[in-house]
Amino acid sequence: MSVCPESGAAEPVGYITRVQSFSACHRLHSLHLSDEENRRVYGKCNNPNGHGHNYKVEVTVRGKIDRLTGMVMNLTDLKRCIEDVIMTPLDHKNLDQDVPYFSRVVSTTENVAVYIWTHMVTVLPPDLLHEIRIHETDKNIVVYRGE
Ligand SMILES: Nc1nc2c(c(=O)[nH]1)N=C([C@H](O)[C@H](O)COP(=O)(O)OP(=O)(O)OP(=O)(O)O)CN2
Ligand SMILES: [Zn+2]
Repeated sequence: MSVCPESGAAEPVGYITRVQSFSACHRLHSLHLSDEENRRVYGKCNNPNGHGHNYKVEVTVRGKIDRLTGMVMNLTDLKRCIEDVIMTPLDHKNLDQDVPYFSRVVSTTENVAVYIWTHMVTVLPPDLLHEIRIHETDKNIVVYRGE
């Protein structure tokens, strides 16, 4: 908990998370590797037919809990940001073909997390975004904190 330098009042810091699922297909294939290297590195995920995931994304923001509103930020506003940054561009899309960012960047879940972070910081208030956590499958989870 931090203290307001003017009033001396406690300013607790909170973390709030909204979860959003989206469905998309992709193929792991790097432009920087030969076809043979791509097959070796990515295995079945390099299959030209591609494959799909039901991704689950957790978007966490961190900030002071406003004394007047009792909120770090309004979750309804966070929901709108998620709609614009995740659902509109990514849901029911072929990541590699429909999202220009992934025409040259391999669509690993790490890079999907970087994509979401990079766009989310442009629509959120400054310094609020804390973490993007993506469940690619029940077993595979990626975390990105803008580092
Ligand atoms: N570092 C990364 N490694 C892999 C990624 C990734 O994004 N980052 N992605 C894949 C594939 O896209 C693939 O979809 C993984 O699926 P799969 O191996 O089928 O998933 P599970 O491990 O959960 O499945 P089980 O077979 O049930 O264990 C691969 N690597
Ligand atoms: Zn995959």
